[in-house]
Amino acid sequence: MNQPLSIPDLGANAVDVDIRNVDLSYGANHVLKGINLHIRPGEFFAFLGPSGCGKTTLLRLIAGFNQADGGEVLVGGRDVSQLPPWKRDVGMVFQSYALWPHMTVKRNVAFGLEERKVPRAEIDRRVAAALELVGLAHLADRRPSQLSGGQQQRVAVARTIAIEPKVLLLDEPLSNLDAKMRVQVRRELRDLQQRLGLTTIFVTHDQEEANTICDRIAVMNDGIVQQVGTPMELYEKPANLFVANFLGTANILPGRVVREGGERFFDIDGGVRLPIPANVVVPEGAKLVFRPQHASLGRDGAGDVLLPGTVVHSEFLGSTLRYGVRIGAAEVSIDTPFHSGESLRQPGSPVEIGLSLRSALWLAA
Ligand SMILES: Nc1ncnc2c1ncn2[C@@H]1O[C@H](COP(=O)(O)OP(=O)(O)OP(=O)(O)O)[C@@H](O)[C@H]1O
Repeated sequence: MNQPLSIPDLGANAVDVDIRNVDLSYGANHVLKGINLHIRPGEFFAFLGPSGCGKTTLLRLIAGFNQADGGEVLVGGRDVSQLPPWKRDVGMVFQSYALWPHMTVKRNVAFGLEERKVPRAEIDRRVAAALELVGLAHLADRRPSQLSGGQQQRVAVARTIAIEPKVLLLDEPLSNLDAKMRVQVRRELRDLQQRLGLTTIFVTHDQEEANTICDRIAVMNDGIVQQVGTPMELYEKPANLFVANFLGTANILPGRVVREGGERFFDIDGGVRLPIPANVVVPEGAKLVFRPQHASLGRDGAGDVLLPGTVVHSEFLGSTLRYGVRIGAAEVSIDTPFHSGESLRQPGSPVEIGLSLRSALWLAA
């Protein structure tokens, strides 16, 4: 009776997940196109991308609910590609939570263990430990309908943890919660994952969710991994226009490189010319990309080139002023700090944009 309430060794024996050349089609729909990913032991990893890009399909494939047409999935170095879900050492929390409405919280958490014919005393110990971990021990005798959405989500997590998986898979676990709960529950999930040290894969289409709780993110689009990195790496060094656009606000100036008198210029569509510094490499077909904070209005900022533009709209956001400015044929967003007494520049006003070319990126599709 006096055993400590803990799930033993989940993090101590954390394993990696290796996805090798995974391909999957539904009929003519090529959903996963040669996915290669390595998720490190104990990592909180996100699959992030727009609706329909294949994230859930990939997660279900790791869980064993989908079969790949080609490639392998290794969990802790063991090829599990041909194994059924219950032999893979992974646990999945479904978007819908899939709780049994007629069972108490305790019985919901115990259910998977009973199915696995775990001895009664061991079930009791693990259920108590899992509920303790998610902070629901005091609600063990309630039914799901008597819980808030966030509490139901925690029951779903407890039920999965109780089976002591080596990898935890979370399919959009916050999508059924309102905005305020989402922020609270995502912190709880991060905290729980840190305490357990359990390798965790999280599917989301919400960049803020991925950025705030995950160690690394694979950005996916159209069945292809576009880039893998920490949230900051992806924001600061996006590999292409898709990643730049998907993570944070990106200003994109289309144009073309021209050479004159031994110098290179970038002619922004709409007739604005910009010198390209000698040491800057501009890939074929690239566009000039910069974040709102990497440009300033007027000559005072850190910009090393000045571009002529026209204010299209302006907003007071408290600590910052946000301007929409037309440059050539493109419209960009510029944030400047608000100084007391300053007034907003009105639409139609001509402005000069100081752009830091050192912080700007040249990105192709
Ligand atoms: N069982 C299925 N049978 C046929 N097509 C499917 C099936 N499951 C998914 N698809 C298709 O595969 C593609 C990828 O779906 P998937 O659910 O993996 O996307 P997702 O990135 O998780 O999107 P969402 O965020 O909307 O869930 C979509 O075109 C979808 O219509």
